[in-house]
Amino acid sequence: MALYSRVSGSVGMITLQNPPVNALSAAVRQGIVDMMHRALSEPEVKSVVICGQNGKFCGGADIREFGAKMTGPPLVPMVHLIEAASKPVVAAIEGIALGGGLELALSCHYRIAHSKATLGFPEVALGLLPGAGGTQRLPRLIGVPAALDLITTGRHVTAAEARQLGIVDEVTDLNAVDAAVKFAQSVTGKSLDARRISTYPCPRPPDLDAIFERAMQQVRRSARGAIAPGTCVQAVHAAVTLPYAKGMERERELFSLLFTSGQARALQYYFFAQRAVSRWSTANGARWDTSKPRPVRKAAVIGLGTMGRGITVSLAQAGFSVVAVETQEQQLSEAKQAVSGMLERGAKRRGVPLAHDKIKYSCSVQAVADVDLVIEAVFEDMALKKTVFQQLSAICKPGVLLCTNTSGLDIDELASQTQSPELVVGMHFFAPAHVMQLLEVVYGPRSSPEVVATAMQMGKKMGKVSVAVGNCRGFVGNRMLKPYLEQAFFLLEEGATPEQVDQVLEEFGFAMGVFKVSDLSGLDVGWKVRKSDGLVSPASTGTSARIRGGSRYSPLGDLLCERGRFGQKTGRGWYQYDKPGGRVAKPDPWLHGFLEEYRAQHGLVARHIDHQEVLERCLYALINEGFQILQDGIAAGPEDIDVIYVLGYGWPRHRGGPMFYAGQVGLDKVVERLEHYQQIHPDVPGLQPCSLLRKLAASGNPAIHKWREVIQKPRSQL
Ligand SMILES: CCCCCCCC(=O)CC(=O)SCCNC(=O)CCNC(=O)[C@H](O)C(C)(C)COP(=O)(O)OP(=O)(O)OC[C@H]1O[C@@H](n2cnc3c(N)ncnc32)[C@H](O)[C@@H]1OP(=O)(O)O
Ligand SMILES: NC(=O)C1=CN([C@@H]2O[C@H](COP(=O)(O)OP(=O)(O)OC[C@H]3O[C@@H](n4cnc5c(N)ncnc54)[C@H](O)[C@@H]3O)[C@@H](O)[C@H]2O)C=CC1
Repeated sequence: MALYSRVSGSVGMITLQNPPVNALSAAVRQGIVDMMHRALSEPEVKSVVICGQNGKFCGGADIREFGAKMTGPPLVPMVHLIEAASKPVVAAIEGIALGGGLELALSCHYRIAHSKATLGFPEVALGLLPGAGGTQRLPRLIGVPAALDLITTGRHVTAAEARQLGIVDEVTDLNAVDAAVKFAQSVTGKSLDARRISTYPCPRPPDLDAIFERAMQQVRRSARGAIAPGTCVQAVHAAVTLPYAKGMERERELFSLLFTSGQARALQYYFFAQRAVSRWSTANGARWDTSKPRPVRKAAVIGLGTMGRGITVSLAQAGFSVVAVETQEQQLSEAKQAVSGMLERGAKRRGVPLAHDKIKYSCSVQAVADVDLVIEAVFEDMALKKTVFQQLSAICKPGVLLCTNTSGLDIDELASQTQSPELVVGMHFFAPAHVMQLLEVVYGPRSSPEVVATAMQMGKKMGKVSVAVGNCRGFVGNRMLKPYLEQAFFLLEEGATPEQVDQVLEEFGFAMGVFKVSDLSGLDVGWKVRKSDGLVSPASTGTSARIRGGSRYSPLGDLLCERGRFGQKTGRGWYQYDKPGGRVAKPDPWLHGFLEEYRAQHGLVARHIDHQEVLERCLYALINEGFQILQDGIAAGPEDIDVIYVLGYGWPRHRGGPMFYAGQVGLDKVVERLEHYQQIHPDVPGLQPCSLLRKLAASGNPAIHKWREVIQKPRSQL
């Protein structure tokens, strides 16, 4: 709702009230309309201030209402009522003015912002455009290039930048509401003719066509199939080419197109999913709201290779004191140099405070004796990690959390090496650890609730989205990756090429197809894991070469590694590169010949594989594993899996995540297609739909937020 009060006798104050962000719910919109009429009808009131309760102006349309039937006054007539008012209306912007909140502010005649406020049009991230005149007013106010930048990227600007761009009239370090009241009094009685943005002509720079062409190219490059950014460009184009009223009509048309698209639904689901994962629960009943995190001031990182360096940077930037440990002087000095460079680049590019003084380097593990938490990031080798955990358990003070960055080893086995297994959890960061936003917090059967809570909170403080997951081989993300990769290999055996598979996945929206990603990460990484699992056989011919444990296996990746083709680092992998370390993947005729030879050797006849088969076999096998993970209780809900896949594995955000996507496709259809492929390729593992997927499909494809009701039934019933 909105409260009305009279300040200093002549200023009508309208205060938005809808915690937590004063979003424009039906009740708030109704309140604004009613209170505007009241302020305009009271003769003593000479001017109006609009502000938000609890230091937040407005977070925009109430996203919680998007799925429901629209009630209350629409936003567009509301902003027109404000702009057309005969008394000056001043927006007092504290905290945030986002989306519809900024549109509300732009309909006011003046805007006063607190210096700590942020403003922006984040609608594009929700698959929308600013649909209450934002695309028509902003270019009129700040010009086309700046408006295109803000609307197509959704980036938030500080009050200082907003002042520079001309979005706000004044910035204050003092109380913005008091400043707005004073301002409102000072403009009482002044003409408002020049203050109504909708009446401004839209600036037309001479190189207009080139500006729009560039903007379109830019969004095409970055959008990867998302339709909102390009539609935002079209809406701004309407502001330049049409009169205001016609531009508003066009904005409405384009908004409706986006609003009813599956992409907007997926992005809005994802918005709430990302917040839902912080309300974590574990399979043995620990929960976010009953588990208190422990204080952590000082942390240690053991092993300063690729991951340890990024983790050190991330910890220091978040304000933790860090003890960084390597075994040899030489490695330590290389790591020190690399970490310094990363900190400096962070400071230069993102304005993160330099944190060199937060880090102490050491070659001795004894240096961690007084820390509160340790993150181990040594080689992925169980024997080595066990030794390190035994050492840590002996050296660290009592009560210290011992965390491992392992990509998939058994947390419980590591915990059993220590005197306090309840203090052990996985903190699985993603490379590069100082950039990637995802953290899987892996709890073992013995991890204590407060230790899980501490790791979750540490992740948040480091700017990560932390997702709590159970302990199993590969946890959630890497476990689902296995069947996805396997299908891709099988498709090559059956006649596809890496280029064809990658193209299908990139058209779906992945930034890189599976083979390009493998080349980037290094094919030797998976090879080492397969070797230690006893999967890599010296016999590369005969039937046994393609069978492991009774199931079909593709040794293609192993064969490439045997030939020294490790991907980008060696200049050859699934693709060729101009030099070792090269980044531009080119199809490799050698690889095509090699595949032909391989098929001939194994009696495989290449067949035509279409787009649909590539997509369905790769994605549905991954999705099927996701359902198995839910069934096993490794992830608490589909949101956890979706957030992991979007933030850690490049799943296109506008498709919500693999579990949301499965729901959109229809779970019955996913089951039917998996069964279809299973029938045709009975030897291919990973295509048998799991019981939870079957059960959900049979119960009529329920909405994703209802899945938990089925999941929470005893597993024996699945
Ligand atoms: C047919 C209709 C025609 C309508 C035409 C209008 C077209 C439009 O112009 C449409 C819009 O306005 S779309 C909305 C634009 N606004 C946004 O995208 C802001 C989204 N929120 C944020 O960025 C951060 O929450 C924010 C920066 C605000 C705060 O971040 P924090 O990290 O401090 O906190 P969070 O954990 O993210 O959020 C706190 C709680 O607030 C909930 N929330 C945030 N924004 C909301 C919003 N706009 N509507 C409803 N709930 C919202 C958020 O879910 C979280 O809730 P809990 O998880 O329950 O605590
Ligand atoms: N590289 C990646 O993309 C990811 C790796 N991980 C996991 O992170 C861990 C580390 O991986 P990377 O950083 O890639 O390995 P890396 O090989 O780059 O670095 C490992 C570092 O540990 C050091 N080290 C070995 N034994 C040590 C000991 N006893 N004490 C102190 N330092 C020691 C080595 O000198 C080396 O610098 C592994 O468990 C890996 O599975 C997790 C996520 C992603």
